[in-house]
Amino acid sequence: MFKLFRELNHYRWFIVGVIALTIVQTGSELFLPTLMSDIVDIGIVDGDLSYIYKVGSAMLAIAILGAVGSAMASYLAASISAGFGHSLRERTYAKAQGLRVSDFHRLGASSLITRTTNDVTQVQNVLQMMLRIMLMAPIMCIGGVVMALSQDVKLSSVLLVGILLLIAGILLIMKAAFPVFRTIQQRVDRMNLVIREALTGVRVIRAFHRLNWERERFAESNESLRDQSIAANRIMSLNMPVISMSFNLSTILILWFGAERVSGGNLQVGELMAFIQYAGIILMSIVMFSFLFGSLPRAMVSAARLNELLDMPSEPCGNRTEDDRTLVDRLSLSVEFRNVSYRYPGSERTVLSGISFRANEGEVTAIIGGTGAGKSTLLQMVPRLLEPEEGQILIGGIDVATLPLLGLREIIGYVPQKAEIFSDSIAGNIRYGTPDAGDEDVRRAAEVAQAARFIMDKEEGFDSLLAQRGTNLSGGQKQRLSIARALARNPRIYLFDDSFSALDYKTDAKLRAELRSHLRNQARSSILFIVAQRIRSVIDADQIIVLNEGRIAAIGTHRDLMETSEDYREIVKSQENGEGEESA
Ligand SMILES: Nc1ncnc2c1ncn2[C@@H]1O[C@H](COP(=O)(O)OP(=O)(O)OP(=O)(O)O)[C@@H](O)[C@H]1O
Repeated sequence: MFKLFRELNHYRWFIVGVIALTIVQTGSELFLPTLMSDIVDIGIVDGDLSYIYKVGSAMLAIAILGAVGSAMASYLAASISAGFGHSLRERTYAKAQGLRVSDFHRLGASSLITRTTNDVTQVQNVLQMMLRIMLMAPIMCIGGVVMALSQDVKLSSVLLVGILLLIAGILLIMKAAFPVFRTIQQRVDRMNLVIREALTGVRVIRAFHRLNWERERFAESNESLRDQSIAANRIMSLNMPVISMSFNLSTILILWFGAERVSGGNLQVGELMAFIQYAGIILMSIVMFSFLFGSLPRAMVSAARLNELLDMPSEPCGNRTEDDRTLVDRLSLSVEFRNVSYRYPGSERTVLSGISFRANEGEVTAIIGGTGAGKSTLLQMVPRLLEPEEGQILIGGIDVATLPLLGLREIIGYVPQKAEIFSDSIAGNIRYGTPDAGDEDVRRAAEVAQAARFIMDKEEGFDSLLAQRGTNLSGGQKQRLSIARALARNPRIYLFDDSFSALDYKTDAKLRAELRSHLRNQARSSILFIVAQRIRSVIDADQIIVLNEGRIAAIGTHRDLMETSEDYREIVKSQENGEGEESA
């Protein structure tokens, strides 16, 4: 957690302010019992009323000063921790966004949300507590001990018993609570996951009558969170008994031995009263520590989770420089896979093995194969969304791992299998990868993607606002916008991951024809990768890669493959029989 607190350097002057105000507050609290002792032993015993008024007024002034110091210190501590929470959330969010795609999948979106929100709040709250207690409690404790010693050294030794008892109890409680708090954070992750799935999949859940099942799933995760919270509270509930036992034991011991010292003439009554107050201050400071320690285990678990995330490697996410783009842009255009293998982190199975092929400028490379054959995985390796475990991917003969990442992505137009739509206007969505694209570029991209018609049918055309995740669009419309987004970039490498699957046959054919003529008219030629299920979508490709369980089963043109590849012929046959084509 202290690693996270390095950020506090920015707030050093505020922290100095909290320290100064806390000293004022605790100083006043430590001074008051001595003044009270003087009122009893001098003012009351001697019947000196003017002394009582004088010291009483001083006590009132000091108490007001302490109260003002306390309020201002609390305000400053709250401001520091809010500012710290704000910048920690910003760092966590930026890291979550910049994670390598494989790490993103491994941690999961739900856990990343919990870390960015709940975990940051835990650390922020404990910081606020620490700023107040970490300083106030030791000053009160040490000041209390010094003042108690100044009243009566011998009597002070009896206090030690209570203090040791309290410290031992708190340490034992912390040790037991730590693993339970770790489990609580995991349960919060799980509950976020369940809620997320239940809310985003609402249509399927209702259509399949799974509402009750989802409710049960939520109830289960909610109950398990409740059970862990109860377990944690059970442990933490020992805190107060340990504190009050130590407090009461100390008071009894002080009165027991103090009474003897008063009757022996070694201590005055006022001094004994002040001593009891100092004992209260010392134990109170330890109570404050225990509150802090009560919150520490959970915050430490959160801090560990945040550090785990913040220490992960991230992709560069700043602005790409002109040099990056020029460097990659200048490369001669070819994409080559050399003996590439890949396995998802944490998975036993190799998804791609020994993939080697070359795609040249102006060519269309189609990838076809059964579900789970590794087509999407292969495609995601070109923009380095996934990095090969073995082998190399070369663009213009240069290993992509050595190219500037942002420059590399700048020349790629990637259309993922599942179209991503952002809550923005239609034009905003098409311009997403090219913010400076002009209206004409946006319109042209929409036309080639066969999206212009449905866009113009909308009342506000390109300015129509789209709902979150594009829920007010059909699957095919989302795909077409996603294709238009890639086209608007005028990239040199197109990656279409099953991007025509939701289009009817006529639109699919028209889109591919428009795409071909658009690419022919471009100033510079490009390379196209098309992952598809339909033979018709790939039939005129320059080379078709048939992928079977992560390996290349065959490679060639449609005509070659019809002669040489049994796997390919089988796919063609299944679609001729209507299995693939009709369902598509
Ligand atoms: N994030 C992931 N973690 C672990 N395994 C994964 C992950 N994503 C995909 N896989 C596995 O990798 C294999 C290849 O998946 P991929 O998505 O590349 O297949 P595909 O050929 O594109 O399939 P489809 O045609 O159904 O989209 C599958 O067995 C899949 O279960």
